Amino acid sequence: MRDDPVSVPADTGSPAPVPPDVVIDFHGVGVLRSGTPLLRDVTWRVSADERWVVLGPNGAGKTTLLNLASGRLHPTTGLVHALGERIGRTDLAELRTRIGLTTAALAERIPADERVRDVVLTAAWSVVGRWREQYDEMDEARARGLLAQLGVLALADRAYGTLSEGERKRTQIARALMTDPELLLLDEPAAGLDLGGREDLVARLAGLAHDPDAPAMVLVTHHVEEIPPGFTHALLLREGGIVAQGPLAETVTGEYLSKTFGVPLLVERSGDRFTARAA
Ligand SMILES: Nc1ncnc2c1ncn2[C@@H]1O[C@H](COP(=O)(O)OP(=O)(O)OP(=O)(O)O)[C@@H](O)[C@H]1O
Repeated sequence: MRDDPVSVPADTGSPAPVPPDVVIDFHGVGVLRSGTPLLRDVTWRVSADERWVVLGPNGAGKTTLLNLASGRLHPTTGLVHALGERIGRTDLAELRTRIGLTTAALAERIPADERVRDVVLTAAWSVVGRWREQYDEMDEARARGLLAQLGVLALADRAYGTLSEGERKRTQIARALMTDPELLLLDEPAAGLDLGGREDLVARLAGLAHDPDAPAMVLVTHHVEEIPPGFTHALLLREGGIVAQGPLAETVTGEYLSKTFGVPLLVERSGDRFTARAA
């Protein structure tokens, strides 16, 4: 089963020149649905060596942002480029193999009886649910390597539906990495995990973030505690607009987080981890 893009006319303005090391480029991007702006005037750039966290309350537009960056949604206004391709003007099937994505919506489409190794392997064909596709030994070896990297190789022959939430999340990330993407987009990867599961996942994402061969990454979350060490930048969204963006140390602050979440918050940094609580 392939994903179908939500088709909305894109802006017809001429494309802005995007430097070659930029993997995501949003210029004045807006998304309008039923007269409501889901995103407003978002201008944002991600370079290949950066790891971004996108923070914001429920409904801020974070998933909409990832859907644009992955080509699953077209902007109502403005320009979106991903990996140098203009969204709305490019072959999405080709682009999708270059972008790894995990979202709750994609995860729901994984059949419960699918073997864990096949959940990862089938990403090579951008499908969920193994049927008659042929995979070579290199694909099999890559899938095993990724399952090992995410700590779930021992579960390779289990049915996906029998995994714990944490094991599923790690399997989904292994699947997103299967095509050796140039960009990895993770929508709330730690949602629903217990403390141990969250810390395990944060440590694995920190490992990826520190790996110079790993793709550029954008991770969406509600919680500063889930920012993995090695992440470099943050984008803070509220009601579809940008509150702040830039290097982590300058953006993940009490002042900006309070504006973003609409409550007074104290943010503390301990080493390379953050915590937040009501002020
Ligand atoms: N097709 C649509 N039509 C109308 N409104 C929509 C549509 N899709 C999303 N929305 C609304 O747009 C807003 C932004 O949604 P989005 O999923 O991007 O937010 P989010 O920041 O990811 O939220 P959450 O943290 O709850 O997942 C929400 O208020 C949502 O209800």
